[in-house]
Amino acid sequence: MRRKLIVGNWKMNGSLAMNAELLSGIREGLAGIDCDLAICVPFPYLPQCQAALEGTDVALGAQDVSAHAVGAYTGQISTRMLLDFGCKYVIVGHSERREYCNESDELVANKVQRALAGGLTPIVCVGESLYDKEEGRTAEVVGRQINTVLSVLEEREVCDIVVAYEPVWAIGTGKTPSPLAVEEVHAMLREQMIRKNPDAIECVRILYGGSMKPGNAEELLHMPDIDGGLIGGAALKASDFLAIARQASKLG
Ligand SMILES: O=C(CO)COP(=O)(O)O
Repeated sequence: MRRKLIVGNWKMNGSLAMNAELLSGIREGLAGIDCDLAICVPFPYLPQCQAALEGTDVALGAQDVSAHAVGAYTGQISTRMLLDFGCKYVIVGHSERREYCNESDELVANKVQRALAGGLTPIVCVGESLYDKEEGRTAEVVGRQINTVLSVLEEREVCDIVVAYEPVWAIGTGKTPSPLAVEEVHAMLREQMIRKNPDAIECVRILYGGSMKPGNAEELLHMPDIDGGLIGGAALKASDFLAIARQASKLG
């Protein structure tokens, strides 16, 4: 059975003071939670979050990583630097980076390779735009995004990634696809990964992201191929983040 994983993506939010409150709220509410938990925070706050999460099972992650190992890449952050601050995860290919930073499928694939080589677990984001959805192209777009990543991975590496399906039109909008519609995409994604490595049936977790809240998490997390959530807005409130984690815990 795949263990559920709930990841908070703080995006470009927070301050030292706000984070301190959020982190202590998370720490205080962890009792009884029995799923994997992580938060992916802005780079400057990694040391603060690392210190605040010490002694808990909440893992730390970043929201992007360079495709390069080291050197003259002004403004970029390497896997080595993220490891220095205790990161386990890194989000790669979030739709906000694909859109605002022009990240291509190929660059995303290179970053996934670099993250794996550096010992981090990439959370690989895929998802269709509203236009793609309305044109009936969800499977094509999401299939292309995941296959570009799979094409650069060794068979064994498939088990070292986490995938997040985030329909762009559901992010921050309060709109979510039906659990069955999400399940259909997740099953398709798993099928693609199984083709590369049959173990993906068990070893790869596929998260859903896009307006996941305490009110809709349970019905989504109930689906057989929805292994957790990548949470934006609701991860900025400790009580909401923990409520989602508690629902995941009930489901294994
Ligand atoms: O983009 C997301 C997580 O990466 C989802 O954001 P929201 O939960 O705010 O819709």
